[in-house]
Amino acid sequence: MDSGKRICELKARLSCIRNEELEIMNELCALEAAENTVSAAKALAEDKLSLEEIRRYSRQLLIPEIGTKGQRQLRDSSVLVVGTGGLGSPCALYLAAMGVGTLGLVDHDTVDYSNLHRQIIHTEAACGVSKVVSACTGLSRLNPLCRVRAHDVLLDSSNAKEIMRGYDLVVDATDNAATRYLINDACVMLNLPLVSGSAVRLDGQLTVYNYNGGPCYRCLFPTPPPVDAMANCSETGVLGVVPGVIGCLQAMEVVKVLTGRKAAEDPNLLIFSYKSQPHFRSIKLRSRKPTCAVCGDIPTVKELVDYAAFCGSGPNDNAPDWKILDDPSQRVSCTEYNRVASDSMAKHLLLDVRDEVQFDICSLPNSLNIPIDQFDQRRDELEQAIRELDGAPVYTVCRRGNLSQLAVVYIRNKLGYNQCYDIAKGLVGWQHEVDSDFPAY
Ligand SMILES: Nc1ncnc2c1ncn2[C@@H]1O[C@H](COP(=O)(O)OP(=O)(O)OP(=O)(O)O)[C@@H](O)[C@H]1O
Ligand SMILES: [Zn+2]
Repeated sequence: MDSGKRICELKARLSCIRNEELEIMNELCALEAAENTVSAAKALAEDKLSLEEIRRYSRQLLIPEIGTKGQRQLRDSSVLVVGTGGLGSPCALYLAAMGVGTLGLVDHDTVDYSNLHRQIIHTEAACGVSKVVSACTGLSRLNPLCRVRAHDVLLDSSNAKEIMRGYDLVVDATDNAATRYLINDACVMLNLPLVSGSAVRLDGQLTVYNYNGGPCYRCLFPTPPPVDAMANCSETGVLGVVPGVIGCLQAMEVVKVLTGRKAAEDPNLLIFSYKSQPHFRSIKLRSRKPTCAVCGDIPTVKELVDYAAFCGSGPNDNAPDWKILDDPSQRVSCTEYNRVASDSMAKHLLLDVRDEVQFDICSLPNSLNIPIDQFDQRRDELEQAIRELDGAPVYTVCRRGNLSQLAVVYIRNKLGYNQCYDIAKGLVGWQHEVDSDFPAY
């Protein structure tokens, strides 16, 4: 048999085995969720390390800071990791590998192809599968001694305390303000230390909140950031290893708290940047703020609230659709623009207003790229392109149909050219409505 054919055969067999593994894990997670009490798992803890544990953790046992005492502390502990994405993947993997006895995982999402460059607990075979199911599969392969509890839900005010109660510590590995405040407040109410991380583009941060007299998240950030100031990976991008660095450090802080070493340290905020030299700097934090709304002397937030309302956006509102152009006649759908583009007689200008990095990834044929933030600087070029149209229309396009609306406002109001229309839903819409082979990013 030729080797090409054999490779295809082996790949097909492997894919069947992987699918079966995911199916088994799915059923197991669902059954275990029914008896999901952390205390039941904890009752299994024993005084001594087993032979298997000594063999597995021997290199760690040799470290005086851990030793058999620290290893038992890890084994007898339960940690909840909220979010099994860029931060949660390395964090959960290391916690399981190092011997944390019980790990709870919360996520409501499924694995996407664009997650794989950084969410290293998931594999290509798991695309489309629940993230917690996929993560449980990864963890149980790595260390079957670790008991994994799957919470395949969106963490919100109605379920957070119930899910978090009973764990010794919570890791925030999520990506949105509403969930950060929710987790923080629930940790304060349940008196749980919180190891919090964040990572976007080339930068990351790490803090341990609500621990040993230190501040909570609200002590530092009493009011949420403006909605458009919250960067997330799908909009701004992230270098794969950056959440890897922060997620690993989160796992390290968890070990310190669980083995009692963290108690000797002052609270601080660690800031990481790919570009700066050295890469890390640390800022000392104040202790708990007596006027804090949740952990202060006279708390005003005594129950979990509506965090989407508090922050102005919820966990699923990462890319809101802006409504800048009220007049529908100033917008065309992707299907309508496709008709224009397919008509060779229809003279027009297609103006792509995304930044150059995005334009480089993919673009529609015959488009002129002038990023919206260069409009003032390249105004002559823009006006020249419009003059050459002899009154024919300009269509503006961007990734989702948000910036392209601002471009229409600019061209109509500042350049006084009214034959200008925005392509609603942008290139994402183009991929859905017109060309499913157009690259999505
Ligand atoms: N309230 C929540 N409940 C459960 N899971 C949450 C909640 N908020 C965020 N998450 C999860 O936290 C994880 C954060 O991962 P990450 O920041 O790497 O982004 P992502 O959402 O997976 O990817 P991208 O931003 O590229 O679409 C996601 O898997 C997300 O589903
Ligand atoms: Zn506080």
